[in-house]
Parts: sequence; structure tokens; C-alpha cells
Amino acid sequence: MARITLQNLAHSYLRSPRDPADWALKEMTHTWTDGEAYALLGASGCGKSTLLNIISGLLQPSQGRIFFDDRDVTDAPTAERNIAQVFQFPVVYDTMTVHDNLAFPLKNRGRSAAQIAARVQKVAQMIGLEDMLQRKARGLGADMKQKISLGRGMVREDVNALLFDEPLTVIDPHMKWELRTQLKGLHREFGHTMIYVTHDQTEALTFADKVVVMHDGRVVQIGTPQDLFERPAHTFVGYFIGSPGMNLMPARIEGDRAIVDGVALPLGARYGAVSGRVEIGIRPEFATLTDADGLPVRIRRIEDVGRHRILRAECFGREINIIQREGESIPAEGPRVAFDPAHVNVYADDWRVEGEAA
Ligand SMILES: Nc1ncnc2c1ncn2[C@@H]1O[C@H](COP(=O)(O)OP(=O)(O)OP(=O)(O)O)[C@@H](O)[C@H]1O
Repeated sequence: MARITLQNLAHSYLRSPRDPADWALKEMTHTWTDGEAYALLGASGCGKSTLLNIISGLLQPSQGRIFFDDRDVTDAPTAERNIAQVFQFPVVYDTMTVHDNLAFPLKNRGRSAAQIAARVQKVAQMIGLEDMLQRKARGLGADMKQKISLGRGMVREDVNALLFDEPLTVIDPHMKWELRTQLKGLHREFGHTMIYVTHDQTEALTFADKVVVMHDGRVVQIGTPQDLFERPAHTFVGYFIGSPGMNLMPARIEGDRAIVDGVALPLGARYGAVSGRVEIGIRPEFATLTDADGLPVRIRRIEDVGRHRILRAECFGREINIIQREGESIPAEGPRVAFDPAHVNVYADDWRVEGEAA
């Protein structure tokens, strides 16, 4: 397993990039901890595959270096990087048994029969393939074949990193949940450094210790699922993560208050001068309806989604979403919306501004 360091890394597919839009990956410097499970999350085209391909060695970055521990691997081909990869579509040898597919990477590295048997058994058991080991891979469905690919990715203990590129794309929805859980179990048991590319927030949040959110060629936040939920570092994180995403409202900040359309709202921290395009961000979970303080709202639609309901509302001509838990009601007249001050984030030009404890 290895720590992965990206140093001033950037990539453009153009020969002579001129402006920022020409860079598929904008300059970044990050260190990813040895043994952690990371999800690379972002919308289509944000640069996830470009970054993964640079890490795996399929692509040479236009700028910067990449290290596995202290070794500079920027110029090393994929074969020398000692990584395992699992792709969107299963890669299995149809004529081999499930056992031999799983054993293949170990045989290639000259492991003893006893080592192979023990390891294959363990991996097969963890992904629920132990009863199928003697079957030929031919004839198995895509789900089963992808399970084999995942298992084969995990079978070696000595890889620097395990890279997954949207590995659950071909998997049946109910099976996705099972495989994600198994992958998490495998990570807990084996402790590989894992990088998992997805555009699906549920996949990222359930799988990863740390989620790396990418937007427009940049890493906008690396954090635990809780960090991303409570303190989105960028408005994109607020919007992209959560269902529905974070509410944003233009505001002016005065110390520990935000002024929205002339109404003062308390903040959980005190701020100095905040300049640029200033907004406050509030997740729908931290917005409540009152009949007293707050901003006037008009409820447009109510969506019942089981344990809670989503109120789609309008506030000073802007859309706002409020999540109500069971037992919470809607005031009959003149409802207002109030925000939990501790969960109001302040943004300047889309980036979160840190306040001082009030
Ligand atoms: N081989 C290539 N040549 C030129 N441009 C490319 C190439 N591959 C990707 N790009 C561009 O680089 C940007 C980042 O693409 P990338 O595939 O890394 O994003 P992604 O987040 O993985 O998207 P997706 O989820 O759709 O695969 C996009 O604007 C894309 O059009």
C-alpha cells in the first residue's frame, strides 16, 4: 500500500493550452493517505478519469509529479506501478473457472499454491463466491462477472493502490448495494489504498472514508461524508451532495448576522469583511418553518418521501427547499423559514468563508 502524492499536477489535452478552460485538470497538490478509501466524485467531464489515468500511468500529466510513497512514478509505465484496476465492464477469462480467475494475479507473481489457495478462499468468501469457485466464468451474468473482477482486484496484498472506475455501472440496482457493502468490508479487512471513481453521491458516501469532490477540473473539497454535509467548502459541493442540495441566498454579512433582503438572520460565527459575491448556504435539513422570526415563504409543493417530507417553497422570488421530519407542521398563516445558525455557511465567490466562534 502506498501514500499517493500529487505535486503541482495539471493536465491539458491540448498542445498549447492558453486559458483555464483548456486544462482538463487544473493545478493541484494533494497527499492521499496510505490505506484510506477515497471516492472521486463529480459530474461528467469534471476530470475524474483524467486524474485516475494519471495515477494509473495510462496518461502522462502535462505538468507536475506523482509519487507513491517517496518514489516518483511520473514517468513509470502502468506495469511498474504495481496497482490493481477494476473497470466499468468486467474483465474475466471466460474459459477459466472462477477460482482460476481470482488466482490469476497471484499465479503471475509466483505465489505458492498454499498462499494462493488461502487468499482465493478468503476473497471468495467475502464476496460470496465460495460456492461457485469451480464453475467456468462463461455463462455467468454481468453481475457475477463484475464480482469476479472486484475480487481479482483485491486478491493481491502487495499492491500500491486499487483503482476502480465506475465499477458498478453494469450492476443491477439491488446488487449494487450488496457489492458496495462487500467492497467496504474488503477495505476494512485488507486496508488497501483505494480510489473509486463515481458520479453517484450515494456510492461515494457509502463507500469512502474521504470523498474527493471534483468540479470543472479542480478538487473542490476532500472530506468525510460528514464534512461535505455540514461544511461544504464550495457551493458546488453543497449543491451536488444532498437531496435536495443546499439552499443558497445572496446576503450581506455584518459580524454575526447575515442580511437577506433586509431581514437580519443570526449566524453561528462572527465574520470580518466578506467581499465578492456573498451568499449564505443552508441545507434543507437545517431550515424550519415558524410563524414568528425568519424569512417569509410561500409553499409551492409538498413531496412525501417516507421518513420526511420535502417542502418546495419560494422566498423573495427564489426557490428554497425545506425538509420536515415527522410531526412537524406548516403554520396556517404567513409561514416563515428560520435557519439553525450553527449550520449557516457563508460563501464568497463560491468558496466557504471560515468565521470565528461567536
Ligand atoms: N482523450 C481526450 N482528448 C481530449 N479531451 C479529452 C480527452 N479525454 C477527456 N477529455 C476532456 O477532458 C475533460 C475531463 O474529462 P474526463 O473524462 O477526465 O472527465 P470525467 O469526470 O471522467 O467524465 P466522465 O464521467 O464523463 O467520464 C472533459 O472536458 C473531456 O471532454
